[in-house]
Amino acid sequence: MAGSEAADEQKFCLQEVLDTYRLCLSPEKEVYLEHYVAGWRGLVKFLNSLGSVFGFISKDAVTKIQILVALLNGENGSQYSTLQSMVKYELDNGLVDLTKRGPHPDSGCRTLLRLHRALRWLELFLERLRVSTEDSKTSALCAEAYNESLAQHHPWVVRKAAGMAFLVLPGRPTFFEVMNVGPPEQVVSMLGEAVPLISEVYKITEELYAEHNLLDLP
Ligand SMILES: CCCCCCCCCCCCC/C=C/[C@@H](O)[C@H](COP(=O)(O)O)NC(=O)CCCCCCCCCCCCCCC
Repeated sequence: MAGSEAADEQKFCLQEVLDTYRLCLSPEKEVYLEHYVAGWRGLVKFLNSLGSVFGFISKDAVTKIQILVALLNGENGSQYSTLQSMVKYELDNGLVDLTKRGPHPDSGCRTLLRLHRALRWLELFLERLRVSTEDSKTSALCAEAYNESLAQHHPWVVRKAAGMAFLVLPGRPTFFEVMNVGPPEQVVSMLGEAVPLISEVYKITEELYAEHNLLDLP
């Protein structure tokens, strides 16, 4: 019994991720860190269910999630309730390495920036999946989305490794099945709900970071 419950807990479900993005924004359009992180947790589950080839990607995501969770649960956790409060708190207290790596290699701001860049990849990829046809290749959709976004922030070796991992992505039917939503039409319709939400969270974060000159944090 416990075993199957644990397995359920591991199982990815697109609905669950959609729900976390719904919860992400406050009425004043602030981004709640708790839900932002929960969204990534759900996505990592998906990645893990695709196999160990993606381990190096999910490992990096998990490390970053853990850094943020530790800040959220730490003694100054209340300062981390939203991205807006995190940015203010870390900048006001000199807790961010702004131009080169220094005493704060794991600031919330730089850690979240890495995930934020990956969120743009996700937005582009899910939108491509949404409008894809039965014979579309997920590996090609994924690579296009990556080249337009994250790749620009990655050195050659990482791009190479990512490109190789994309090649073994399952085809569209399996991919849709792993999402645990139901028939393809339902997946497409849920993607239609998810993409605008992700896109809004991305946009708000991008503007916040731009306003504070944080888009190139080392
Ligand atoms: C479904 C296919 C999944 C493909 C994932 C595409 C993203 C490829 C990213 C490759 C990252 C390689 C790992 C290393 C990254 C770091 O060097 C690099 C820089 O960090 P640093 O400044 O601390 O050194 N890190 C990053 O850019 C952060 C990467 C975070 C990637 C998270 C990816 C989660 C993917 C979730 C897939 C969900 C699919 C959803 C379908 C419903």
